[in-house]
Amino acid sequence: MTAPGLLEHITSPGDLKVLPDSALPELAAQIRRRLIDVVSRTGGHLGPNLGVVELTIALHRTFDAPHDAIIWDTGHQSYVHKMLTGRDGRLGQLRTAGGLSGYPCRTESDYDIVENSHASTALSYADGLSRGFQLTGRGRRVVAVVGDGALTGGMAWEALNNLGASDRPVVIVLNDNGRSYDPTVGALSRHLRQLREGAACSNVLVSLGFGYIGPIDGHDFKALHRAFGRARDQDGPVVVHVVTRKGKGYPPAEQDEADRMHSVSPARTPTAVVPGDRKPARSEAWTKVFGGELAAVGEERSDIVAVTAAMRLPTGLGPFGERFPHRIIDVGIAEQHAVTCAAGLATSGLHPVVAIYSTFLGRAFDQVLMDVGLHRLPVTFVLDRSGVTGPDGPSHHGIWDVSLLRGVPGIRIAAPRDAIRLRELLREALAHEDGPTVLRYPKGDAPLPVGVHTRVGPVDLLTAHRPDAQVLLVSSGALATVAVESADRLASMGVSVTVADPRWIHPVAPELMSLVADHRVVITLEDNAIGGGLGAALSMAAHLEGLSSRVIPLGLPVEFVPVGERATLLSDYGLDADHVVDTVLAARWRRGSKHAAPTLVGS
Ligand SMILES: Cc1ncc(C[n+]2csc(CCOP(=O)(O)OP(=O)(O)O)c2C)c(N)n1
Ligand SMILES: CC(=O)[C@@H](O)[C@H](O)COP(=O)(O)O
Ligand SMILES: [Mg+2]
Repeated sequence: MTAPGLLEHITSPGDLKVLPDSALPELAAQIRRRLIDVVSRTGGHLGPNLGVVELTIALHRTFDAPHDAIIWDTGHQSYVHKMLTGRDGRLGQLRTAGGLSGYPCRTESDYDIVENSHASTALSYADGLSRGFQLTGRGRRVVAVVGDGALTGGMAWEALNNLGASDRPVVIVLNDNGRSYDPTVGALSRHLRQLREGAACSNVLVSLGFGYIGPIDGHDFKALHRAFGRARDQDGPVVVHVVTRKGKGYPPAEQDEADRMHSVSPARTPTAVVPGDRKPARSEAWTKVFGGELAAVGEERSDIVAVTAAMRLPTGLGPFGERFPHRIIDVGIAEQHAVTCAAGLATSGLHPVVAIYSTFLGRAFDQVLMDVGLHRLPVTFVLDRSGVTGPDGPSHHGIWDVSLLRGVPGIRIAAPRDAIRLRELLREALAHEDGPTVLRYPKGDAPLPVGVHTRVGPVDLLTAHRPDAQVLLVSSGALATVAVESADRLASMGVSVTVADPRWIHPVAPELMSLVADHRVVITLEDNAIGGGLGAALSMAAHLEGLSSRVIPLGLPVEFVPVGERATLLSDYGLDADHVVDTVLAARWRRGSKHAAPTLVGS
């Protein structure tokens, strides 16, 4: 008999603390049912959250949040924490604009501290917070929940080095489910397995100065309460090694060989069908196109090796890895190491491909600059999730890569506009041996192919370059579809526009500058922060060349872009045909223009 809804009566950890132990298994069952029901609709991190139901309940019954600071490393496993801190009613709006963030969010709740969804930061926060509480005399405890995957990140060990030498009462809950997406790699994973199995071995955490409690069954409330109670009462830093199952309680997740349903998407829309086509014109996922082409190149060239930071499948390296198991390297969630390891691979005469989400490469900028760029090494970075991604919110949009990477001497950056160009540009990048190359493309499906009118050097003209055209649209990557649509609309108004896709957006090609010089108004479209992207580059080049062309950069502002759907956010920030057309008309008919404004067709 199912007890009346326990979950709906929990509005804070206080309500949780008064429940009898006997009610906890039913509460856990209700939380699991709700997670499966909601997340299968909204999309999100189902597997990780199913794995921390008992852990989260026991944490909030043992510690006194928000007075005690509970930090969730990466934060993707914080849905249960949100359900138990008064936000269960909003779970249906998970990962939607204006809804509930898929990560901790300070504006949502005082119980949330770290919003950044980049892994391996929690222990550094714990070190800083605990030092601050000690210095300011506030007797607040710090609890950091860190996954075994996040513990493969270098920052975690920088923090452990500091925490282990301290006497501060920091509780580290090591949530060990043996996986990131894939099974967690490396010596640490082997060591944790030894600890889980009670092997006779020294404990590296104890050697670093931590108390160690474990291994604990992370789904056994009695064991959890006993362990967390002991940790709470310890003086110095302590690690509670909790062993959990990712996807626990939902067999399709528990048995999911790929990644235990680490991140599930809401139902996908059917493939796009172009009117009049006999067969549906298939749009292809960018990731899949890349993965297939890399495997094909791998057949042709034995010097190609792939490097991933614990995201083999999400970055599309599955096919390459299956075909060439000895030429794929998973370094764990360790992007800095991934890049400099790739520098080593390149120095050995290979051509490494580092496949990584745009937002995560930011963490390894120094390694790109100094370990790859300074040595002009042939490393190709393939940045998936570049530009606005969507439901993962501010710390996942890949909108800084162009601005950061343009500062690396000798680097070349390409932005394919569709699957055909991705295949083409990947091969061009892999053929470039005199320094680093970058390909960047967004999350989701590549647009239907956008054909070439004329190739001018490396630049594709997507429309004719008519002598009377006063306006040049320069689009980066997938925004070519917006540029072409805008040009079509303007043509129907009698405004002729030239559309160019540079393909290689950095450095700026001389042929592109010639096109700029031929047009009075140049509008750039980029899915990147305009502070340092294509628009900024063209503006500066035009100025330095003394051109009279007026460059108007359209792109993302230097802001943290919120949670939302990619198409909606792009439109919100003016990266759609409506705004481009308005911008052209406004710029073209600016004071001093020798042309009368056109009659708007069909207005
Ligand atoms: C710097 C960084 N790299 C990659 C990711 C992508 N990512 C999100 S969760 C995850 C796996 C985390 O594994 P673990 O810490 O063990 O947590 P679990 O999902 O197993 O609970 C990865 C690689 C990230 N968020 N941050
Ligand atoms: C938490 C994290 O960083 C990843 O799991 C991320 O959410 C995956 O993003 P995609 O869903 O776009 O692959
Ligand atoms: Mg894990």
